[in-house]
Amino acid sequence: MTDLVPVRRALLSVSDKSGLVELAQALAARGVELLSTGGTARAMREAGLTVRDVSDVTGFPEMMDGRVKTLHPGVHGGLLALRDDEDHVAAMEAHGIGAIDLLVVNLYPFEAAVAGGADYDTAIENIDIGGPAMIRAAAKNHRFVNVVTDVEDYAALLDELKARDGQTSYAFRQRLALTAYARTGAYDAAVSGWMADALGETAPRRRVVAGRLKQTLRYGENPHQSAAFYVDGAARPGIATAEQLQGKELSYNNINDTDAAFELVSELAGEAPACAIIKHANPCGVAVGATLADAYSRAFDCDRTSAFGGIVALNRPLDRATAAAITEIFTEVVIAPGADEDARAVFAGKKNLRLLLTDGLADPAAAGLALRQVSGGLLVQDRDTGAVGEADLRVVTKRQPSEAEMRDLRLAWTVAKHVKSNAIVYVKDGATVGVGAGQMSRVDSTRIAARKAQDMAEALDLGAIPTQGAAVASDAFFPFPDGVLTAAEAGASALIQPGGAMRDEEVIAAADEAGLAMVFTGMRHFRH
Ligand SMILES: NC(=O)c1ncn([C@@H]2O[C@H](COP(=O)(O)O)[C@@H](O)[C@H]2O)c1NC=O
Repeated sequence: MTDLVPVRRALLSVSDKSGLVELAQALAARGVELLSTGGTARAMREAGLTVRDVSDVTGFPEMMDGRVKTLHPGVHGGLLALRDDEDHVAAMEAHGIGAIDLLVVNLYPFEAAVAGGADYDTAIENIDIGGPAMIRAAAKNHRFVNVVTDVEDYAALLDELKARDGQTSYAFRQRLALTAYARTGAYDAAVSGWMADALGETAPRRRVVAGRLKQTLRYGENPHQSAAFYVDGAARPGIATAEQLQGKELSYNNINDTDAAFELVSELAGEAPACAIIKHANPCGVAVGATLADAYSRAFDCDRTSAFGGIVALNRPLDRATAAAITEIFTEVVIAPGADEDARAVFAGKKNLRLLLTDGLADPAAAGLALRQVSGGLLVQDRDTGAVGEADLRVVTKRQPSEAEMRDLRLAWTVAKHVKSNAIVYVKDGATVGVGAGQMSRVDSTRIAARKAQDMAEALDLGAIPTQGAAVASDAFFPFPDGVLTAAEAGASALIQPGGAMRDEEVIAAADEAGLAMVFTGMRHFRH
């Protein structure tokens, strides 16, 4: 097995020119001959380096707006030839092909062009052809050839060359090849995903998804599972793009729960200051308030027991009063679109508390895909961007909800969208007072939510029953009147649900009988 291989000749062809000159200078200092394409060669020459043009090697000028530059046996032969195969060596000699030991390529910025709203033709011109062809050739021949596709690997390459006196090890080249194939794979995933969107194809024959490693994780959902976090490069504010200001490294469960918390609070962008507290991906308290601290305190009062060790998401920058209130109990993560100096100072005393800052809130209406793995497959659907407007709401009972009830119904509905099914949410005066999540029966969720509200009222010595006069949301229709009756027994005065059950008439009659106001949304929000 060929292990150490000297690097004598390199081909550099990069769109992202950061770090290029420093790399090329270091290679030149080692006596490596530099070959390059148009703009890359220009940048190196401007820095005083001696560079040979690829067109000199191919005998053809770069042509067709750069569509054809390196697609030539003079280049691909130099990348693909097996140096220990007599026939390959003879072919190189016969055709005057020089071996290329190092390929440094990064691709036309297709992903960035598309993210920036490029039109169809511009996107097409941003599809790199020669770059991926060379990357795949060099990666295939990693027994002899080094292929660098990320600027962040330049330093490791130079370290390797330094440590091995101008040579690289087989293991090193293997790792580079792995990265290279993942890069071309991700690139084509971006291109095919874009084409599927452009053609309105929701179910293309093959669906490719790609991600870039953001961090390795200590473990997965449980300590015996290994795990890592990959991001798709989208600019959406949230867990993938947030800046962690302080605190311990995020865990797998932190990432999952923080995502749920931030996506929920982002739905309350247009509201007063709002807070969502999440445990195990379900909200255990959501509230709006006069101030952020008020919102936090009212969310906390929904279920103080579950909020311990929870994730807190805010729809406004964290301020001192809210920071002080949060630090009174153990909290895993706080995520917010900013934090003022006073708040940062309060958190500085809690070294382990993770503080994540985002660039604004996420747009709940932004289209995208939601993926879920099942055994042997991938379920793909649109993100749940569904939202109901005034015109969609239909009061089906004799009694109309009051304005205050309608406000609470809308908040309860929004929260229910983010609760695992079967979801039942009681809201009173802009704060959840009971959440029933993840039950197999809807009536159980209704009972559990009311029971939890009752328990909290007793623990806090509130006197009044918090579900009295509450608005209740159900993520899907009540199939029977029992859920409605349970909510009515708990004192609820208004209900919101999709409607559409076979027994809607019975359910509406039960609501009328109990004097409830009930609104149908015509939209369901299952979440599993
Ligand atoms: N067509 C080709 O033969 C070709 N060969 C290399 N490229 C790309 O051209 C870019 C570098 O171009 P320049 O050196 O002119 O800035 C790199 O992103 C590289 O991947 C090509 N461009 C597109 O396919």
